[in-house]
Amino acid sequence: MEKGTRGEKPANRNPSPPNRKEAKRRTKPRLRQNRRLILIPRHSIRSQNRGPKIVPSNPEIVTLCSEFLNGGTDTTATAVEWAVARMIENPEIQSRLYDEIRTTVGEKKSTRRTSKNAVPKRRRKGAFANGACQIRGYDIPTDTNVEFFLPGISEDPNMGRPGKVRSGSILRGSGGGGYDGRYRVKMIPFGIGRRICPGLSMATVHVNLMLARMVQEFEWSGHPDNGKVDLSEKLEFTVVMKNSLRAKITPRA
Ligand code: HEM
Repeated sequence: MEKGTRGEKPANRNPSPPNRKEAKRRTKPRLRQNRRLILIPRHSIRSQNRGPKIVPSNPEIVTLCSEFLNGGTDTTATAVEWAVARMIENPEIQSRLYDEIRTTVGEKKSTRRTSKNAVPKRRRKGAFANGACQIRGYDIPTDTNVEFFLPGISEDPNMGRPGKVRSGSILRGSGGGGYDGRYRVKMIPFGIGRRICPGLSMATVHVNLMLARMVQEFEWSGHPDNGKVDLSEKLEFTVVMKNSLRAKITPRA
């Protein structure tokens, strides 16, 4: 016992972590008097006294939910459509993918295996200038919304062979730069840095699984009416196919 503290309970500098039941109780959503829904994540239990907690208001939570729904649906659907179109255009990539699925998970079983051919497309990437600055000689005032035109990077002939689909070209290790800007900024469909798409992992899993299942069950080829795939583009929220994909789908024998 420390000098001068006789009889008093010493301050507990390192309290033992709360037991599981207590931790669960403390992470349950609580409706406080101001009717805001407070979610206290587990990791903040120990740091509860380290400064103010930022609690989103109900309208902010609604905005976040709608942003996730809007940001996650068209993008993923468009990526799958483009990927199938590119596979029809490049049957050897589809065959390679099917072989890979067959050798790893079999012909009809549901698959957790991912494919390498998903090339999500989104053309513009935004940033906010939180202080006046200059970019390549242009004055950017504070709070300006700056948009980068991504094809300037991804379709630059100096960066490789744009337009040519090579599944390895977006992966690290076969001369590619990855697609999250971690190794090289060559193609950044999910943006880069602090505002990178928070749905990246979910989107790649979804796109990969969808493509894998679609190719596992069916062979995809050009529609008999036009044979070839029309790769014309139209700029909407994402770059969509100008004429929706039409394909011939044959069940795998
Ligand atoms: C293939 C699918 C997807 C693509 C190509 C994509 C692409 C992008 C891009 C380029 C950005 C802008 C990043 C920046 O400004 O630097 C972004 C932002 C965002 N994405 Fe995605 N995304 C996809 C799927 C998803 C999914 C599945 C979700 C949610 C479940 C999602 C949620 C968001 C949100 C909330 C933002 C705004 C982030 C912020 O402003 O800080 N995205 N996405």
